[in-house]
Amino acid sequence: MIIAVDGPAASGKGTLATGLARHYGLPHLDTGLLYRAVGLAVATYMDSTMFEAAAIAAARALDATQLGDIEALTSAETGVLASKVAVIADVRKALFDFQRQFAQNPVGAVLDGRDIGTVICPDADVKLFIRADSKARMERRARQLEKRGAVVDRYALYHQIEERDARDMLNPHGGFYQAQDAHLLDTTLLDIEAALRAAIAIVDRTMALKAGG
Ligand SMILES: Nc1ncnc2c1ncn2[C@@H]1O[C@H](COP(=O)(O)OP(=O)(O)O)[C@@H](O)[C@H]1O
Ligand SMILES: Nc1ccn([C@@H]2O[C@H](COP(=O)(O)OP(=O)(O)O)[C@@H](O)[C@H]2O)c(=O)n1
Repeated sequence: MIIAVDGPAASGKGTLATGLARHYGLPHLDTGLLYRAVGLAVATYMDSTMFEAAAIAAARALDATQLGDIEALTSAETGVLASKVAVIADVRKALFDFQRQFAQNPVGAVLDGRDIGTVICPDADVKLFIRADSKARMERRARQLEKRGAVVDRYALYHQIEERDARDMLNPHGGFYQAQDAHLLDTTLLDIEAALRAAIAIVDRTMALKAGG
């Protein structure tokens, strides 16, 4: 079974994908980490004319060992860099095979990101599109960063998330939209447990319908 989980920044898709993977005993790939690793690798080229070429080279050379430094990868600054490399078509192309290969695991997989249900796994068995109110998402991300000791300017974080969402939604190579057969799950008023219960109910119902049950 392949489960695709897409949604905007800090909507809770990673948390849900992790919970679904545990519940169904499936491997999980947070595809945002791939873009973040490429962004981090070219951070020093940020204002250079070589940014695009460096990002394409970094995406082509990416390997799993670069996905270990979770603290650096998941910082807000790396998120911005990730969304800047994510608009480069050849970066997306270079990361496509890694994600497809992961999805082809014989036991199935859970992948979360922006374009899983639309581009990476258009034939996924179950597609979830997660949404949550912008302020709720900002507050969740702020608390997540504060737990790690970061000092967070909520006003700046709110605008950074809005800007990143806009860049992702307008990305002509991005595929970031709700697939026609995706189930919308709004987690604004749900805590983590309730959101996971709702996601499991959607997966079970969809699989039962597919099996003719
Ligand atoms: N339904 C929820 N209610 C409250 N907090 C949540 C919920 N879902 C996720 N979180 C928290 O919000 C933060 C961002 O969640 P995460 O899964 O990393 O989002 P995403 O992968 O969409 O960026 C994490 O600290 C997570 O524990
Ligand atoms: N499948 C994906 C995953 C991430 N991305 C890009 O990578 C950035 C970081 O993704 P992420 O999922 O780690 O970000 P959060 O939603 O966790 O904040 C996004 O803002 C997108 O620009 C993408 O384009 N396609």
